[in-house]
Formats: sequence, C-alpha cells, structure tokens
Amino acid sequence: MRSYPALAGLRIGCVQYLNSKPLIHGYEGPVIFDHPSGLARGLVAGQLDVALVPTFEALRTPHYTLANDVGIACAGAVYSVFLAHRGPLAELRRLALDPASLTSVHLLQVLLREYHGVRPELLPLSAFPKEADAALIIGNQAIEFRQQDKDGYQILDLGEEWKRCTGLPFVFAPWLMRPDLPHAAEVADDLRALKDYGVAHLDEIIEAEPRDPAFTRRYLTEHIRFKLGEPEKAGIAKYRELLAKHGFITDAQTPLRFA
Ligand SMILES: C=C(O[C@@H]1C=C(C(=O)O)C=C[C@H]1O)C(=O)O
Repeated sequence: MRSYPALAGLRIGCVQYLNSKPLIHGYEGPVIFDHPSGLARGLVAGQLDVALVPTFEALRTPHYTLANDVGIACAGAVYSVFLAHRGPLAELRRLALDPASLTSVHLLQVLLREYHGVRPELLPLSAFPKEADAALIIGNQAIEFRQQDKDGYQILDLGEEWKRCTGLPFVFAPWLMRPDLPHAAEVADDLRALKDYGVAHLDEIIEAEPRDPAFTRRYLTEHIRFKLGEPEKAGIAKYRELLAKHGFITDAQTPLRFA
C-alpha cells in the first residue's frame, strides 16, 4: 500500500456515501465522515484542512484550492441524485429538499428555473410526501429509494437532465483545501494517488459493500465518475454562470485555483 505523506496530520473530511468510497478507500489515517453540507460547514469553520465538499461551496466562496483531476462527477445519468415527482414539472408547486446537499439543491433550482420555467416553494425533506409534491434526494438514501417501491413517482435524474440541457458533465464535489494550507500541490498529488488506488481496487470496495455487487460496480463505473478534467471544468463554469444568473452566488469572476 502506498503511503500518503502530504496527508499526514491533516484534518480530512470525506462524504459518507458509497459514491466517495473509491476516493478514500486506500487511506489508513483518520477521516471525518459527514454529509456534504456538514463538511462544507466544517471547512468554513476552519475545523477541516481538506474535504470533499459540494461544488456549490467552492463557487460561493471561491478562495479554496481545488485538487485537479479528481472529484465526484457524472457525464449523464448519475442515478443517486434525482427529483422524485408526479405529473408534469411545469405543475410543481411544493418541493422538498435534502439538507445534506448543497450542490444538488442549487442544481435542481437552476434547472427548474432556467429550462422549465418553474419556481416551486421550498420545504424540508421531512415534508415529503405529505405537504410536498416532489423531493430532491441524494446519496445512499437516493439509491435506497430507487431500489424500493417508488410508489408511482417519476424520477428526474439530475445528471441526465444537466447533460440534456447543457451537453456537459457535472461535478458534485471536488476536494477543497483551506486557502492557507501549505504544500497544496503535494496534498493534491496524494489525493489523486488515492483515487488511482481506489479505482484500481474497486473489487475490494464492491466486495465489502452490503449491496448487489453488479449494481455497485455499475454505479461506481458507469454513473459516478472520478475525473475532473477540462470537460468537467466546463460543466463547473456553466453551473457557476447559471448560479450567478439566478442569484445564488455573487462572485462569478474570481478564477478557481487548482493544484
Ligand atoms: C452524486 C452525489 O453527489 C453528492 C452530492 C452533493 C451535493 O448535492 O451537495 C455533494 C457531494 C456528493 O457526494 C450523490 O449524492 O449521490
């Protein structure tokens, strides 16, 4: 097993979902696992040095360093981020949102406003299905929902919808480093090496998962992508443009810093 010397002693936060396992599987040091929005809060509060954090946080406060070439992304259907709804989107009135998400809650609102002309009232996830007619669900909970009886709900996969509307891949979460972290380049090298290790040891990850192995393999190879190259950066740029257009962020200009 390779060692990751630049990560030693850092406070590292990682998303607790299946989709992030290949990015952290090879690391034997301490890791704080949390929901995406919890990790964003930890990074903002200075409690974490490096964390796999919603893209939205990187755009809301563009002063972090992002690790190049690694992240949680998709290029088409992502499977685990979707709107469960009934009937036409144009008639959507009350939308329940998962508080664990920052990227997808804004992605959904941008897609609905920009491409469907709807602006539903927003409610907490607990309002679904009683008061809300639709819900945004992400992560492991989303996988569970899709694999149980969907109770007549239609699924709008946000990765697929983003691709249909923009032609681009979408990045849900990059690794962010706190702005004053020394050795950011070495830390980013180790994060890329960790991804390579995880991707090369997918069989181990799949075997350890209490899920159907064929599904897990398909999810981690065909739906979730771990690349953050030029096409993914074009997806981030388009997301940023739409977030600014719809008033969710104010700074659409500061160049993102990659290492
Ligand atoms: C693909 C997913 O992406 C996640 C969604 C996030 C968000 O919406 O803020 C953040 C991190 C990702 O791990 C998922 O939840 O299934």
